[in-house]
Amino acid sequence: MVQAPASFSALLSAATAASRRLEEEGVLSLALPMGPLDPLVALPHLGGSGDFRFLWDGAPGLSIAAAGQCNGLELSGPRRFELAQRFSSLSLNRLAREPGPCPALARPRVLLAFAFFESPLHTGTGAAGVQAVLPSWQLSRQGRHCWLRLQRALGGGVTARSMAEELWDTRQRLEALGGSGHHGVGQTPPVGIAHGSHWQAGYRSALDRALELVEGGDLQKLVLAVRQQLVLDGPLDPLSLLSHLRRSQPGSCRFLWQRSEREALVGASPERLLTLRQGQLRSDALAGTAPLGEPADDLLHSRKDRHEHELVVETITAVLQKAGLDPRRPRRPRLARHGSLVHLHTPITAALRGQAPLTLAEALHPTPAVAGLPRREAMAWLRSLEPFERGHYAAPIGWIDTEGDTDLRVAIRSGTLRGQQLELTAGAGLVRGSHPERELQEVALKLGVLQQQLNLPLAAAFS
Ligand SMILES: C=C(O[C@@H]1C=C(C(=O)O)C=C[C@H]1O)C(=O)O
Repeated sequence: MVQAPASFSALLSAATAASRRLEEEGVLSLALPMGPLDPLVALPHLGGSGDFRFLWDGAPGLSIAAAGQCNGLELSGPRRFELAQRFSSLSLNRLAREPGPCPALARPRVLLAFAFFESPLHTGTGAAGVQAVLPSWQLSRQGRHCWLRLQRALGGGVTARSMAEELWDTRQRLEALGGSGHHGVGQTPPVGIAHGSHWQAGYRSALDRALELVEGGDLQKLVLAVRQQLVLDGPLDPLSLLSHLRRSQPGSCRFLWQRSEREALVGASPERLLTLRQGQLRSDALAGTAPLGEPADDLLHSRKDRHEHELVVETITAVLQKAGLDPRRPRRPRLARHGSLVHLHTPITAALRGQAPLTLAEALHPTPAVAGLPRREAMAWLRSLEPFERGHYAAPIGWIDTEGDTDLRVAIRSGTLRGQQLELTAGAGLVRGSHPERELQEVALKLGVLQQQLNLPLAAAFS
């Protein structure tokens, strides 16, 4: 049982003791347990408006709300994984924390959002190669357990006492919220689509070229994506989108990454790039798609889908072996349902041998489920055939904690909201034998599912 400060004076003496160990410019990190509160409900009450906001909603598993930036890193280039690892390790190791053990749930975390490519095509546009944030506030919950954590650099009026007071008062305010039955994330009236871009013609010509490449043997696989721009007829609150996603995508991990009020990345990822927990790694091979309702056996027995899937399993396995691990996998894929789509799924597991989390993430990203094979050639073709920046689409998003436990999901089934503009991206894997009509249908289906899961009316002309 973890001993948590039961009174304000106990919290204050723990804070003062921890702050004495700090060198100049050090960050103090204080945590308190609290009554169970849904992080989605707590999020708007954690930071000031315009602040960084993050939500990780794996409920009924772990969920996290975070707000404010205590420390951050944003950069592009070939060393992004290595530098993000260094930033995470330094930020987390240097924290002065309350004495005593800390349950895994309450550990401080660095939050991470990568872009698909290491750098945007044109400097100054698009998402940076990586954004990493040590948040000021972190509320984490699993089942009935819930912890609130505050992190600030001491100095300039911030003292151990002021932080202890801020944490104590905020916990009280949040607990009152939980007990009031007022849940803040309202059921806002659904908005409509005022205008949607037509992506079909552009996709068709890129698709024909991509099929030539896989048929001609230049590539084994290419995951070509399309982007649809929607203009909505009213404002859309990312938090109400998230509460809808929780109901429509229960088996996924819902996420929000919001650097400013102007832009929010929202989605529900069905795919783990890498989860590290207590020395065990898990990665998901997820490829091969059918709409819910088709006979399940069709997908399991489709040679094209099984081949497409096996390429992903083999690549992930080979990457992990090269990293010195001994990966295990079930012999056959199973079916995984995500909303109204069904995928072939193979979980791959391994015991860790001291590898740094982001070194493994770098080796795995992007898998052939979202890029292609061979990787380098496929990435170059994506740059030339897709007429848009992928940004965060299909890139790793998640967190790393003080013990190296890590969860990174692949940011597919996602959209970027800028005011009343919503940008949706979806892709489908092409291999030898793929039919253009079927692939067109598959991306249309995925875009339609995205609209549906975001609670937008399905407009036939746009889907
Ligand atoms: C690329 C996407 O999904 C990926 C591609 C799949 C496929 O080609 O069958 C299935 C699941 C995902 O790994 C997407 O949803 O945009």
